[in-house]
Amino acid sequence: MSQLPTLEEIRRAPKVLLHDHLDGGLRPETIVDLARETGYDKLPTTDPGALRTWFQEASDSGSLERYLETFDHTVGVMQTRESLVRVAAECAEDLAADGVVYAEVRYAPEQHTSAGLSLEEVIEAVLEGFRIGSEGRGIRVGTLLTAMRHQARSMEIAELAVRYRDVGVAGFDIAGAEAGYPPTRHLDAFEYLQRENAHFTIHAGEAFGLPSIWQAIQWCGADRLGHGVRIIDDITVPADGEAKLGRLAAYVRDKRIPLEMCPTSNLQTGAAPSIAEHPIGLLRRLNFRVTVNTDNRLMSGTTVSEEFAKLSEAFGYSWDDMQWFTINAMKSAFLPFDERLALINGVIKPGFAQLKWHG
Ligand SMILES: O=c1[nH]cnc2c1ncn2[C@@H]1O[C@H](CO)[C@@H](O)[C@H]1O
Ligand SMILES: [Zn+2]
Repeated sequence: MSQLPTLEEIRRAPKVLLHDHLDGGLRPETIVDLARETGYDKLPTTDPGALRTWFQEASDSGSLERYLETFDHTVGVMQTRESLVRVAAECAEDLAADGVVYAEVRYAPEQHTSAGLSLEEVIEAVLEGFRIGSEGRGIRVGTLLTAMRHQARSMEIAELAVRYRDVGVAGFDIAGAEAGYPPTRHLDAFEYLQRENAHFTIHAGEAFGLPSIWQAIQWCGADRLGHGVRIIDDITVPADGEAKLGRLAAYVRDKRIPLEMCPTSNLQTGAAPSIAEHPIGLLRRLNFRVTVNTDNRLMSGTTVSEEFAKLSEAFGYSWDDMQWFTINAMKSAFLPFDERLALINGVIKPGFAQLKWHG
């Protein structure tokens, strides 16, 4: 098939999503409902269509800090057990409808306790929502517990990630403003997770450069990098010659460290100038372990399928490229090896073969 896959076709392909925030993917209608039910009165508008536009425009500031301010409203309506169950169930439904077969969805439990829920109650509500929303939809959803990097609760959250690891929590993450909050601030939590043989990813190399990536990998021992786009600062491409990798970039590629790339989100926070100039093009050519993700579907007005469609348009990606990204993601999941293999051979490869040969 020489033609590029269309958005409709991409929707039917089996996809894997490793970087998606629960509080960045709510349906605008649900935000309005939950605000009414829980008495949250700070929404900029209660018209769902206008609210959808507001989130996208407010997130388009070119600054991560400003981008993160929009989460006040989603987190604001996610403070009760019922709202967390509903948001998680709808998240699973929406991802399944987009053709996602395996997802790891993250959120910060510490941000959902202001109406009195305990951290455990938050975690259990989200797990229940994912169980309800996934049932019978051909999708499997694990959660990642995030600690906020400007706060000081990472050890507590890491302990919960270990405690709930056999019942749906796949790993741990840190997120929030990057500049001024290096990953080593949370070194005790990462060392604890390593001693417990637990998995974690770190948002690094998005709003801050190589030192953040270096710390995440060499001090903290991250299994994966959230974004990691700034790794291109350690690669030089002469006009006529071969790309040259610095030591850190070479390490990331040699060790097959997965990069959870989120192209549209990077445009909004200023981490990349355009899709066509996004580092994903070069990193894919150089065979880094690149994966394609949404970050925040509401703020970016996107889906995994739409991210792939934009990349296909900008870089001419074919079904083979898409399958490569998808298998990269499945290989990088925080799921036991045999289960990853079963999904690759039993679901992903047959799904792409069907689309490639029969459309
Ligand atoms: O791209 C990002 N970079 C850093 N932090 C983020 C990003 N997207 C969302 N969050 C932060 O993660 C929290 C838990 O889900 C969100 O509330 C938001 O503050
Ligand atoms: Zn993120």
